[in-house]
Amino acid sequence: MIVDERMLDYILSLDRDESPLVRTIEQEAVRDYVPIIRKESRNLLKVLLKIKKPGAVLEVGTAIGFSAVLMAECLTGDSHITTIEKYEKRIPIARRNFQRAGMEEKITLLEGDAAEVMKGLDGPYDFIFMDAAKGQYIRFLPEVLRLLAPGGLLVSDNVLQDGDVVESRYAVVRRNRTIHSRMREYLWTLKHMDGLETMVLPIGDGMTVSVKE
Ligand SMILES: C[S@@+](CC[C@H](N)C(=O)[O-])C[C@H]1O[C@@H](n2cnc3c(N)ncnc32)[C@H](O)[C@@H]1O
Ligand SMILES: [Mg+2]
Repeated sequence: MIVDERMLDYILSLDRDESPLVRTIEQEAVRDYVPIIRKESRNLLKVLLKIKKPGAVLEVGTAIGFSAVLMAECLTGDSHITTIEKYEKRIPIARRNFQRAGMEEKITLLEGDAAEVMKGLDGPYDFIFMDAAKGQYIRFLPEVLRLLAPGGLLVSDNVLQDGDVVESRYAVVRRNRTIHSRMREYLWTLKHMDGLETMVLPIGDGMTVSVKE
């Protein structure tokens, strides 16, 4: 059975409220047109984090730190999040949000292009959340897989998002209505890679969960 919009509204209405700070950051992201993880995808992320209980988390694509704070709230003990962002305007806002959350110790923000930054990391990470520029996931994959611990989870967001940009004027972006061509390549690669088991989930605009054997 296909989940239609009314059913999705009902499912989301069952959710408990998120923390006041998470709600505030969400409102600020919406106000400033900052893309953040969709509500229905957040649930999966939270459940996976609570099952996996990762010691080390890596996020590719911080934006203003919404998902990093959300994830940090799911972690216990000494676990730590490293998150990477290259957009200079968003970095100070993310840092401020980590301060507001009292999580400057728990979350480390690394600045720069993720492909370059990851080359300087050793890992291993038990949990990697991929949520940067959709056309670049395939470029990030070799480093991401190097950094992922055996038994580690790779969660990738927005993998079924509408396709390539065919027209872009100011804030109006028109995309063709098939899955992004680089994302098709990414999905195919995940599905056919030895030592990786991947499930594609039609949640939000698509998520994958991969486990490294
Ligand atoms: C969808 S937003 C991240 C949302 C965030 N994870 C959340 O849910 O709150 C994607 C972010 O990735 C950043 N980004 C895109 N390409 C990047 C790259 N090559 N290296 C680092 N950051 C990148 C963008 O600047 C943007 O802020
Ligand atoms: Mg996303």
